[in-house]
Amino acid sequence: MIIASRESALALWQAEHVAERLRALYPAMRVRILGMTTQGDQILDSPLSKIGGKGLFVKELETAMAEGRAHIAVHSIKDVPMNLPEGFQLAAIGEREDPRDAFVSGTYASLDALPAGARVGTSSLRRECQLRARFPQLIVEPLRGNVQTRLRKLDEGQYDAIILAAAGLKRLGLGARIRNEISPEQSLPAVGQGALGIECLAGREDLVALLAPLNHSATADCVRAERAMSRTLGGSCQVPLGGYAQIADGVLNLRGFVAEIDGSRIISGSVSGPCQDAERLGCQLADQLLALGAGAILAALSA
Ligand SMILES: NCc1[nH]cc(CCC(=O)O)c1CC(=O)O
Repeated sequence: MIIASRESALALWQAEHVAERLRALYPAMRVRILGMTTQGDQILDSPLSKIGGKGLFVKELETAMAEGRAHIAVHSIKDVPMNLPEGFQLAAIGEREDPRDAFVSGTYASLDALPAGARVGTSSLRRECQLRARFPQLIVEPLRGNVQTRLRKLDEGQYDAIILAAAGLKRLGLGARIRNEISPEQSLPAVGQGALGIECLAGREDLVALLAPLNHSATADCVRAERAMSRTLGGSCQVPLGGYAQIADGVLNLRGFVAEIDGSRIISGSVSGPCQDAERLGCQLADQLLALGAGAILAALSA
């Protein structure tokens, strides 16, 4: 089994995690990781929202599968476009790590402790608009690169604080850098944040069966709902949008929002229903947000 992966420390951790699970499940299977650099890793001087977004992190991995150089690809599902290219499918969704955003700073204990004019690093439009809405006195500045690069830029003093996904830091053993996790009420996570996606060629039902033990059905239902919402809204990195589902007692609750980048307007809503209706719930919430005026925001962004 050859697993295609980006070469960032987090991507390799995630691929190795899947490799270890497969080795434990199938002792006779030889598993190896094929590390590759993607365009998303190379173009580091522009925000993702300007260079075409998520597809840039997965294309090379898909080419490796199409050419028979790898069987599966392990991704942060957050980085996987809502519509996979023809010929590919998601074979499994792994159990979600902490879905929250994390506040990281050497000097300050929390967002609330930041003085007016403090510089907060993030290149996520979703994080930016939620920050601007709550803390208009802060300065949001672009921050790109892999997790280690972002921490280094903070440590060098380019920012007073940065916001990162808690999941990435925890997986890399850097959880101690987190000053606090930001609640979903204050920063609704990105669609799929904290969950792994395993991709393979369409039609490889043999691989889907092999990977079935790695599929975490509650996470998969949540991620399906979140992605259906984003897909219906035409979601991409260009859109400040968040979506987060949770399941309690068999009932799936999905919250979502679309916003103006400056945080001046946030259109949010939620839906609940049975887990097996995950996709329908996602579409329903998207329709609800569109009815509240999300369409005008989305149209202005794509103009
Ligand atoms: N956009 C990059 C990216 N893709 C996945 C993660 C973190 C892990 C995850 O959300 O699963 C990150 C870093 C971040 O947002 O801080």
